[in-house]
Amino acid sequence: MAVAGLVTARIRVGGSPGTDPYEVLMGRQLLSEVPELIGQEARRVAVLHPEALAATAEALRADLTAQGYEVLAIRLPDAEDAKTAEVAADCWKALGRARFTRTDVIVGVGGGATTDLAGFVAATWLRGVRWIAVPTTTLAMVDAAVGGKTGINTAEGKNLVGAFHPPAGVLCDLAVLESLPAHEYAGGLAEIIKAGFIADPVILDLIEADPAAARTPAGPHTAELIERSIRVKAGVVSSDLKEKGRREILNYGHTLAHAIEKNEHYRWRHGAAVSVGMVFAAELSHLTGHLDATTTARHRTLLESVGLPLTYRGAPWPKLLDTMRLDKKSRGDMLRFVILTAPAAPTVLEAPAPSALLAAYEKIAT
Ligand SMILES: NC(=O)c1ccc[n+]([C@@H]2O[C@H](COP(=O)([O-])OP(=O)(O)OC[C@H]3O[C@@H](n4cnc5c(N)ncnc54)[C@H](O)[C@@H]3O)[C@@H](O)[C@H]2O)c1
Ligand SMILES: O=C(O)C(=O)C[C@@H](O)[C@H](O)[C@H](O)COP(=O)(O)O
Ligand SMILES: [Zn+2]
Repeated sequence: MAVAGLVTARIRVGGSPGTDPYEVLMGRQLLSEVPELIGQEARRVAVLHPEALAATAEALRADLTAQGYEVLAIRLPDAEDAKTAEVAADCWKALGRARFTRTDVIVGVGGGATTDLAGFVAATWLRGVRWIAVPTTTLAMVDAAVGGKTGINTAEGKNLVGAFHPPAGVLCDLAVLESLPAHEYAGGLAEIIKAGFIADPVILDLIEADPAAARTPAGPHTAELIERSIRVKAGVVSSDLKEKGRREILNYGHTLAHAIEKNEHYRWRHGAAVSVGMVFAAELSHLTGHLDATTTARHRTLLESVGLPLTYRGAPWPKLLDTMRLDKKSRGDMLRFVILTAPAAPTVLEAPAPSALLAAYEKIAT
């Protein structure tokens, strides 16, 4: 049996008609919670993980095997390389060969790329099986593993194929963050700062109080920053799982971010691209008369203080614009952007003038 865990917070997600509620658990040594989430009916468990989490996956495999489950460990390519149709097809083949049925369970152990892929495989195998997310990056804990957006990339763009398929539970073991490279930790701060700007400005105050401490998992506010961000995400997706409206606010900064990631062939990390994307979105908010100069400048100060980038000078503007047209918020030929009118007051800007978009781009490209 795995060592008993210490749960420090439980955040409920969902529960609106047609969706099963689940919990995000924060704490330490939380692998011991996996068997309860798997439930009594399962006979087989597939643990999907990248090489970096091989030891954690092996510990889970050994524990579940000792408890009588037939465990299939599937090693995934690292990071964004996991989010492809080919990798999903390899997983489907492995599940088929293992005779994986509708009562069996998938566990995704890794960063957001792993949980997006694991959730997608769970959503599509037999039209949907139970899955559990064990996020191991800050970014996956505060954002990717919560909310049921699962998916893969295609040659045409980021997350273009996917499904809304919420997990049965999310286990955020803060101890695993200690092995995370510093730049990956900072990437998660981009989504934390996003949660601060769109819904919970206390997050911004906490980071501003001590940006150096915010950059490490040992910082005094780490648990609070993570919990507040999860609560923002949980609140939004509980009211709008399928992104009919309010959920779009979670896409703040993402329209340009996804275009950067795609045009850089995913060599730019998601969090870094979201950082530049938020500066762009803030500038667009300001240039269109929605946001004051102080809050716009606050984006740069905050993001820079935790080591995140503010500029992008790679792909030319027409190429970025063309990629953005395939963003999921687009409607026909109309581009739509999440912008800010004040901290915690996001809105959607439809069909902005091309000159405003270009002017916002020039602010991040110079
Ligand atoms: N579904 C959603 O709602 C949602 C939300 C936000 C982001 N995302 C997606 O999440 C992905 C980004 O996630 P990410 O930033 O976690 O990146 P990632 O999954 O690529 O992981 C980053 C790197 O850290 C390594 N790693 C993970 N955990 C580690 C640990 N504890 N110790 C050492 N190394 C570790 C990984 O192997 C990888 O090399 C993107 O694909 C993005 O689109 C999805
Ligand atoms: O959960 C959401 O909704 C988000 O938009 C959260 C984002 O941080 C995340 O990167 C998401 O994967 C983007 O979704 P997409 O629909 O734009 O692909
Ligand atoms: Zn994101």
